[in-house]
Amino acid sequence: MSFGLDAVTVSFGATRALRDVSVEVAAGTVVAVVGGDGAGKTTLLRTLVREVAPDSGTVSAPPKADLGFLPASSGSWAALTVAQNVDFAGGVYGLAGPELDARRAALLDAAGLTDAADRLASQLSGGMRRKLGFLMAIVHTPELVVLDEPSTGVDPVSRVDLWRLVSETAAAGAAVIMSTTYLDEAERAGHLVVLDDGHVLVQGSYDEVRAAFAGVVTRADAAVRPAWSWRRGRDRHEYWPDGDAPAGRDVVEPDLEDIVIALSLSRRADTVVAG
Ligand SMILES: Nc1ncnc2c1ncn2[C@@H]1O[C@H](COP(=O)(O)OP(=O)(O)OP(=O)(O)O)[C@@H](O)[C@H]1O
Repeated sequence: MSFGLDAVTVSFGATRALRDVSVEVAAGTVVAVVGGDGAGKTTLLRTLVREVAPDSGTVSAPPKADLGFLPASSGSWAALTVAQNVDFAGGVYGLAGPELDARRAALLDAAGLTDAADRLASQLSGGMRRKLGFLMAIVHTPELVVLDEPSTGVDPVSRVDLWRLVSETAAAGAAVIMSTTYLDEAERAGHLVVLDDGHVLVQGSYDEVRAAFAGVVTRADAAVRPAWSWRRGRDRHEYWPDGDAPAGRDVVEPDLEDIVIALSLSRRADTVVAG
């Protein structure tokens, strides 16, 4: 079973948020959507869960009962306890009695939230709250799980927990798509979608994305062409789309962060040239 978008374009007034975007989310896999602010990540996910209607193109998603969505906002109710939040979400999907008890216990255990079951959601750390929101999105074992930045603002230890929960959900058979601003996290997904200004710049496995990357990235204290450079730690990295870096420059093996920035710079330069 697979879900996704085919040639989808979405506009908000004069703003084109998605342009001819096609993405497939297969059962048992995790698709990571990455891109800068305003790239269209949230719009892609909201279109998939049918909160946003496309101008054109086709959306393929299961009915609501088989869909789990964690929105960018918290996804839980501050005035309810952890257990009450899970029960409320389960109740919406018709879970009750011993079935709900067993599901709640298993989910809280997997997320390390058993000891926090009776705490109000308002008293949880940001990371715990995102984990709770995630549990509420998957309580009914949906076929398609859609997560909008599940780990943003979450500390590194909780991020590892969240990533494990996401992987386990896919391993159990769900099709999972998530947006993230953490590129090290995205590198681990089976399939990556890199968005910029509503366009898919590149997609595929991390190996495929690396193999498709043309040009050279160099490292130095200062850039030759500042508009084609970005800071990485103490260095500046610089992109040479045609591979014509000056002799003697230190060439680096680009990681996903380098690739995303380089492709975005390249697309913007093309847009300027094309007027
Ligand atoms: N409801 C809306 N009304 C008007 N414009 C919108 C709406 N939602 C998104 N946009 C615009 O569409 C574009 C894509 O936004 P979107 O939120 O999908 O990007 P994003 O990649 O999720 O960014 P961020 O990480 O900053 O949330 C932006 O230009 C944004 O301003």
